Amino acid sequence: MNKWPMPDKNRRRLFNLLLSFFKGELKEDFFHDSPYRKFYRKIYFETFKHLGFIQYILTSYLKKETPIESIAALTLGTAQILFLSDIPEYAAVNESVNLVKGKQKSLVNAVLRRIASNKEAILKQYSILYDFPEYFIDRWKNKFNNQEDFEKFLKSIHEKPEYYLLEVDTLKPTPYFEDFDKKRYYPMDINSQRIPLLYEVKNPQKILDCCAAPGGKTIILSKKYPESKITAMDKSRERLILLKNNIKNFSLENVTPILADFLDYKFNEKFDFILLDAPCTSLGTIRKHPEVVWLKNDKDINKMSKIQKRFLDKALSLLNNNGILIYSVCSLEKEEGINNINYIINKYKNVKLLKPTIPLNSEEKDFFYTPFHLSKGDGFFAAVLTKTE
Ligand SMILES: C[S@@+](CC[C@H](N)C(=O)[O-])C[C@H]1O[C@@H](n2cnc3c(N)ncnc32)[C@H](O)[C@@H]1O
Repeated sequence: MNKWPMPDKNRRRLFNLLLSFFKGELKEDFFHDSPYRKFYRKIYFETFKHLGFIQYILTSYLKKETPIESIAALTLGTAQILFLSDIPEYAAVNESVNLVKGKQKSLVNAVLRRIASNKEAILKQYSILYDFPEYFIDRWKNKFNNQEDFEKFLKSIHEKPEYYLLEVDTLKPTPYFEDFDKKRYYPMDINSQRIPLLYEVKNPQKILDCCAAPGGKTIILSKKYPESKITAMDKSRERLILLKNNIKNFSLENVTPILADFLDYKFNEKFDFILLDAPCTSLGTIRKHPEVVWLKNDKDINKMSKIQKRFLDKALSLLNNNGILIYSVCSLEKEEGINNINYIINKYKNVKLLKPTIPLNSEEKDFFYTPFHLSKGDGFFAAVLTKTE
């Protein structure tokens, strides 16, 4: 681990991240690229994991009109004092004070000193239930028979995420290691790797990967079905560049990338196998991206669910009879998963749910489902559909 104090640039970056979060402008975790990654990711993780509890504590120390810069600095400081015991308290206080200007310095200093001296009493109030937004607690609490199991589920979200690589030639998952050979391995979540392989498709001639970029699943489709012609579409220009890099890097000769909006694009062919790895809320990735749970809400889930239905309708219209459609989302919310499948099955009498052909280690028998307490990887839902005449 890098030594404290953290270089000023990175401390400021964390502060800016929190600031954009409180302003409602944060879009994604941009902490992948720093040489100080290990250290500041640790602070970033503890801050977002415990954001609910930290806000609850801070509310009792603050007046209503506290400037947003102070809230951001106090949030970072409190996370370090309460949850990162290897950072000296004086450093957590001083460095947080340095993040703000003028009168705000004395406010941040006073509040953090009080929090540091009350640390023990504060931590006695801690409960995992504070760490998640209300909408998330409401969605999940009734899925468990008792409070203990529910809390176990929440704690499993806070477990250290495990990172994996895909060994491209063998299609085997390998635990992540530093300085891996980029021509041989591709970083990819362990559950994500299983999705294109959920169903053994017999000699598909034409495959469509509707939302393909950056291309993890395209790599798997290409290696698993080398004789097939694969169309890999994505509407994001930046992400399609990443897909093209992967096509080149792993010599995926049977893949044609297309920059287009899947919902608008006029296809003049049908497909034997379609992978619809649909855009989603990404709420299944909160172990690796703890900010996501704070950036989404019920409205976003319902909005995504509606869009996903449109993707499913269109994908089915492009599927040959007896073709296979795999639908997947990195979300465990029922609106994005099973409800969408039920919608499709009720709407089309000629569409059937098929059991995945790979062994499932899931709670559900008919589809792929990887809730946090049962899996080390991301939370995915995936189902296999077929269409008859
Ligand atoms: C879950 S990600 C796909 C991940 C990818 N399958 C992989 O394994 O690397 C969803 C993708 O859908 C793309 N997308 C969103 N709306 C789209 C649309 N209307 N048409 C095509 N692609 C879209 C996004 O740009 C994003 O790359």
